[in-house]
Amino acid sequence: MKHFENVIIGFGKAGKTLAGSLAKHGQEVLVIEKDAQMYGGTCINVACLPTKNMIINAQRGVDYEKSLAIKNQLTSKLRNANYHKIADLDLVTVLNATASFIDNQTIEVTDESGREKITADKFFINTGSTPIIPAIDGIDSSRHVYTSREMLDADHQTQKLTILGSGPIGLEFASMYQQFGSAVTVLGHSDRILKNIDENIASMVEQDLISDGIDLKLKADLMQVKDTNDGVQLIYQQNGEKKIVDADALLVATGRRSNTDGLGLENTTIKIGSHGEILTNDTLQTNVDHIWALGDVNGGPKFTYISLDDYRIVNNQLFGSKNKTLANRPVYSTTTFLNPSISTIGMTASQAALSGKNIKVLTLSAGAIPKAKVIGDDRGYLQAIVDNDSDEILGATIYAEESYETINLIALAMQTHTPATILRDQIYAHPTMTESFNDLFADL
Ligand SMILES: Cc1cc2nc3c(=O)[nH]c(=O)nc-3n(C[C@H](O)[C@H](O)[C@H](O)COP(=O)(O)OP(=O)(O)OC[C@H]3O[C@@H](n4cnc5c(N)ncnc54)[C@H](O)[C@@H]3O)c2cc1C
Ligand SMILES: NC(=O)c1ccc[n+]([C@@H]2O[C@H](COP(=O)([O-])OP(=O)(O)OC[C@H]3O[C@@H](n4cnc5c(N)ncnc54)[C@H](O)[C@@H]3O)[C@@H](O)[C@H]2O)c1
Repeated sequence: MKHFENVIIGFGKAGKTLAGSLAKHGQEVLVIEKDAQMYGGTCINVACLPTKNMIINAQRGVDYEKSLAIKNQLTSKLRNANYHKIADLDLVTVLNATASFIDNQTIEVTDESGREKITADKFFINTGSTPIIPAIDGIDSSRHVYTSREMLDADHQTQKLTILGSGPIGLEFASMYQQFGSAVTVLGHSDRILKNIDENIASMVEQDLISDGIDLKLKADLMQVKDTNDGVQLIYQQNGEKKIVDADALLVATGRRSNTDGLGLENTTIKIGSHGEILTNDTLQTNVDHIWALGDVNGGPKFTYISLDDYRIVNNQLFGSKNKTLANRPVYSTTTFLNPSISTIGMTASQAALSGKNIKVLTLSAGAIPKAKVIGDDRGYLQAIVDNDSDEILGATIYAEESYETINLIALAMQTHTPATILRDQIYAHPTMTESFNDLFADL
């Protein structure tokens, strides 16, 4: 039986970064990845980078087929570079096989050539997440139902697309397909989109999606999926009424769950939470001392930068000062890449109002920002919540062009307890979206 100092299961963001660090510290590592098309993980192959590349090309007016080719070229290059960055290290072995625990100390790896048992001093689980497919009549047997991964690989543009779910995946695909010129319907079962922002801003985004031509149907419950000769018929209920929408395809974007499928956790004593996530302590160690869980699989926020921060926590425990934990994770923002993008961090105005703090809510229309006019899209709204006693920023939502960049400056100010008055008085390059902070914070 082969033995390694370290085994990493899954070539995701946390896993690949940790593999590099372990090797740098003179330790041997086996990285096991079950899918050779996934070297480098979900983000670079089938999620963040390919979706944003397709979204940008759709916005630039590049047609679907050309955008698909550009995307495939990009992911192929990234996958190759990611593979070699790790596999070429002297102390690292990359194995293309599926790993499954047979007890707390041993895994079995399976590939076309057979099965092999492997033991290790330490195991790091980085197996990501997988789409949740709701139990809806006909959804499993339909030939026209897709997940985001399959949709991103579709050879031809779906002309009439219905999307189930109005979270980030659903809305980003809706915006992308609408810009490619498809007819897009979104069925969402809640009464509003984007629960992590204030209702007034969510409703502005809804209005903009609708005015772009997206048919946004909220409070809609999909009851049945029926294949037709050339597509799919979707029977749903809205306001107590039974309705039908026809489409060429249905994209299911109703959330993701920790991916522990086939991992053999039932053969171990590793504890699992109520949503199937691997439970860990504040330093991402499971209840089995020599096994850690990093990234989406541990049930934390499902973002690439959080997987990277999970790596930082484990790395700091292994080789650093041991003071980095989930409890002292820096504040972080989230962006949904719509047109314009919407980014948010910290408290919403309604959360701040309930916090008992002495707050001020500052707002600015994106139409007042010269750079928005230069870009040619001045839709949107900026809102910041500031603590009146300290002038510190408690939260912000930026619905405007380039918000995915400007929000990072707010994050830095929040993390370093920099008062908003500094952002108000800063001299910014012109014309930039960031200079809007001169005006947003002017009333302090
Ligand atoms: C469509 C989409 C768009 C997204 N956009 C963004 C975005 O813009 N920004 C952002 O920050 N986040 C985004 N995310 C979320 C982000 O992609 C994930 O949070 C992140 O990729 C998770 O990384 P990870 O390190 O947990 O593991 P992953 O990168 O998911 O890696 C897990 C790997 O483990 C492998 N594996 C699984 N089981 C086994 C096994 N038993 N044996 C061997 N290998 C195994 C898998 O094949 C996979 O390669 C998006 C997600 C999706 C689906
Ligand atoms: N830009 C980004 O950073 C980005 C982009 C895409 C995905 N992601 C990550 O991937 C995760 C998964 O994304 P997601 O959009 O699939 O999940 P999500 O959980 O964020 O949203 C799913 C949406 O589907 C709705 N829903 C659930 N069941 C439904 C049903 N039966 N019918 C209709 N609607 C239903 C939910 O109410 C929710 O609004 C995100 O939470 C995020 O962490 C990030």
